[in-house]
Amino acid sequence: MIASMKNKLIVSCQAWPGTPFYGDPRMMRAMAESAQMAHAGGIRANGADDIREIKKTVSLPMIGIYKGLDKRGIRIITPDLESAKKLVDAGADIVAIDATLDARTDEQELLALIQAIRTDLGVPVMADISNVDDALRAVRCGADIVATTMAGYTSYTHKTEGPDLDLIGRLVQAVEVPVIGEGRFARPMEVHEAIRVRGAHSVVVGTSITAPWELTARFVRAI
Ligand SMILES: CC(=O)N[C@H](C=O)[C@@H](O)[C@H](O)[C@H](O)COP(=O)(O)O
Repeated sequence: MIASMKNKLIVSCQAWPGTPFYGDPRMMRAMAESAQMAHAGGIRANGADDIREIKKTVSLPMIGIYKGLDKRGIRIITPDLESAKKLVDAGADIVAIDATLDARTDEQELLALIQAIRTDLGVPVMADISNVDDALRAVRCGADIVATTMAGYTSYTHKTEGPDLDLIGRLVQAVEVPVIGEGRFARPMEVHEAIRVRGAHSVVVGTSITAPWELTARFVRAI
């Protein structure tokens, strides 16, 4: 499953509250079908309803996330085993979790969650990290993939204007597991650089493919 995504584009199909696509899983199914038509190599989707709907017509590997609250009431990607199980039951082939120090300060808790997803649910874990230290900790805990999803979104990282390509290069040197680039990819050349120059296994693009209101706003801002 992970090997099949090598050198491929993964499209993040997520509907956000307050946008026209929210509330009807068929919307994200259409996005995922569009990605499949264009020969993307995988889908990342949020929540059991969207995953179940997308799986009806899209055969690409599915990375599932659940944007929910943890027990402190903080918004976090896939807070616990229960939310991970819902994703796998709906058809997720891989579960992504927030593996940053901000979200999971206790390494033992991170270890327990990763191990439970891998052994109890039987799927690989993609660790969404923000820097090399997060990645090393996630790999120690058994993560199968690390992704730069959270770079620039933790209290201890700086948000680069585009994707954090330097971080991708450093991760490739630092860990043995596949490194996926994710976050703020806006141009095809950035995806090319991440994979062909920096050594990323694959790249996830969300906003710049599946958020037409943001794409429209970029043109409007240019006038
Ligand atoms: C930080 C966080 O919560 N990222 C989320 C993770 O699933 C999504 O909001 C992003 O859209 C996704 O990572 C893809 O990135 P971009 O939309 O920049 O291409």
